[in-house]
Amino acid sequence: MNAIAVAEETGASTTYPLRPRVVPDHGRGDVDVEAAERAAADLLTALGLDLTHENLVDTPGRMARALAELTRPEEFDLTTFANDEGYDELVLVRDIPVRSLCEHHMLPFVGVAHVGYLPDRRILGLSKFARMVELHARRPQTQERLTKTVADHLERELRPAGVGVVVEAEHTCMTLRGARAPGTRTLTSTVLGRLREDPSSRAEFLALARRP
Ligand SMILES: Nc1nc2c(ncn2[C@@H]2O[C@H](COP(=O)(O)OP(=O)(O)OP(=O)(O)O)[C@@H](O)[C@H]2O)c(=O)[nH]1
Ligand SMILES: [Zn+2]
Repeated sequence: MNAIAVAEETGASTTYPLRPRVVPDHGRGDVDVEAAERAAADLLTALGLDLTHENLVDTPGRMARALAELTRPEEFDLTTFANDEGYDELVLVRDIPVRSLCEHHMLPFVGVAHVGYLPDRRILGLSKFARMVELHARRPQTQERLTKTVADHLERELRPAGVGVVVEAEHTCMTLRGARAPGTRTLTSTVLGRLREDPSSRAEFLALARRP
């Protein structure tokens, strides 16, 4: 049942848990931290590190737990309220922190997301935009998929008149290594509904979301 259906049954405001498993993705299973620790030890040894050194003894365990933390999304409650006043202008939450791992190198990409929507019958608790970004960021990702899945998920749960997501991030796989292009930032956007179809709404959203 989505937020709209729950609200219609239970009254003006509703809260229900959004579990990571509602997020479509590829190849997720349970995390086996002990197996990850053994694999991290093998990897670090293959890279020439001496894991008997006292400073490195616990490194495989730390590495496994850190990667598990970065790839295991947390459940949260999605709270929506009746849009009693019929508020129909843009709501935009800017500068939501983004921290994720690129699925190609398993190196971090970090930046900000700007998430906006045009309400219809329901409005969303403001903190839930940041939680929604975090839900989709805590997994090996591409920036494009992160941007689109946040927008699609909001559209599905909230049924707004329009939704838009802009993500701006630095990919350490191309700034610290490889192309070594420090200072490059990648911008992606997804706009749906009226924010996509109505040129002035779209322009307003993109102007506000892309303002440095
Ligand atoms: N489209 C997209 N590409 C990404 C993202 N994160 C990393 N990449 C790219 O994935 C590509 C992987 O390319 P490969 O040629 O297989 O990997 P590589 O040999 O390590 O390439 P270099 O990074 O160019 O050294 C690179 O161009 C990365 O910059 C992302 O979020 N979106
Ligand atoms: Zn990468």
